[in-house]
Amino acid sequence: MKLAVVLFNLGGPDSPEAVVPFLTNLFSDPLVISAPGFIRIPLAKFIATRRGPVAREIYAKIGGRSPIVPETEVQAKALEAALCEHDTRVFIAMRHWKPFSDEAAKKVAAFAPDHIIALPLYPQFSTTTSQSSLLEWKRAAKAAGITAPISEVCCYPDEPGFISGLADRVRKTLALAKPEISYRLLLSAHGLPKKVVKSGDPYQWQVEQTAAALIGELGKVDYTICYQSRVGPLEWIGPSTDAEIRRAGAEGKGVIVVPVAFVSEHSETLVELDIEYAKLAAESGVADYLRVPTVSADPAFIGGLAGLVRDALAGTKPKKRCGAEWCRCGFPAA
Ligand SMILES: C=CC1=C(C)c2cc3[nH]c(cc4nc(cc5[nH]c(cc1n2)c(C)c5CCC(=O)O)C(CCC(=O)O)=C4C)c(C)c3C=C
Ligand SMILES: [Fe+2]
Ligand SMILES: [Fe+2]
Repeated sequence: MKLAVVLFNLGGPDSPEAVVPFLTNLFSDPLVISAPGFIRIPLAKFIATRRGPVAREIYAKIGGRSPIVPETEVQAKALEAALCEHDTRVFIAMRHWKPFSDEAAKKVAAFAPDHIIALPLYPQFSTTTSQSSLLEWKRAAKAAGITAPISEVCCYPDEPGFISGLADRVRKTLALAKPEISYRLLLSAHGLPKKVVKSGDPYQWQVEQTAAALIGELGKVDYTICYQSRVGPLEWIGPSTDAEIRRAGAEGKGVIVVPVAFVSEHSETLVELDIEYAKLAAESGVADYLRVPTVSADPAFIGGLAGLVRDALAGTKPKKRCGAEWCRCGFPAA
């Protein structure tokens, strides 16, 4: 059987010149800014132009571009190898920069698969990320004349391979901890405006599912869940990662930051966590600051993704609850 798997992520600029157009795409998404098009599009251009210099500075610290596509390519190759029982090809579709869904859909159409699995690289479902990617993919697949059945993976906040890969990386980082310091794990996820969560988005609830599963595997540790990467004037869910770093510093603790919603390295890990928050930790009196790497192409994580593809192909319904009214994963509401 010819099997196509399409991996989705947000994307990132591939050059300094791409920063503003990338941001314009992001803020033009009606699932990110829910205003009518005649307001949203000019607003998106305005916000993107205003944020451009700050964002360009962020990407300048990692060579002027996001590594998200090369990172995803490594994951795609590993997943292709893990699904060797079929003639499998893994494709990549980024939501806000290249390669877009239209390009991926053309490649998938040329491969002419018997079945397609749409697999977001977001363990936790959000309308702003997974939902947006899946809708865009369906539009692009239709435009490319794809008629093969498409099965969607919604989310996998406590998928055992994901949790085991993450726990393994946490344990390796804990091995670097200094015995004289008392550490707190900061389970840090990308934040979301409060109003998105209030309207029923299950993302925060699913981040908590990930945290519970991870802590269940690690055993008794001092930890807190927190949220990073806030942009814009709206109120976002908290506590914020920077506030938790300051609190740990005031309490004389060391900090181990664990990215629980990113599965590859990009600006939010390499710049925000490794540069900006490491500096904040030093200024806040944090006794030691360590950061756990993302699961990337960890074999347990890739094995977990392969399992999700097999379940989707077999039509197996996931066991956990999603809670999102608009999600079609088949999970009953929480
Ligand atoms: C992990 C899940 C993510 C959620 C939920 C999310 C929501 C969300 N993001 C913004 C604004 C920005 N996000 C940016 C980058 C970015 N965000 C995620 C993930 C989630 N976003 C990823 C994987 C990335 C890619 C980073 C990279 O490739 O380098 C950016 C650009 C960077 C910056 O300017 O800081 C913005 C802006 C909003 C508004 C939002 C929910 C409403
Ligand atoms: Fe984001
Ligand atoms: Fe769901």
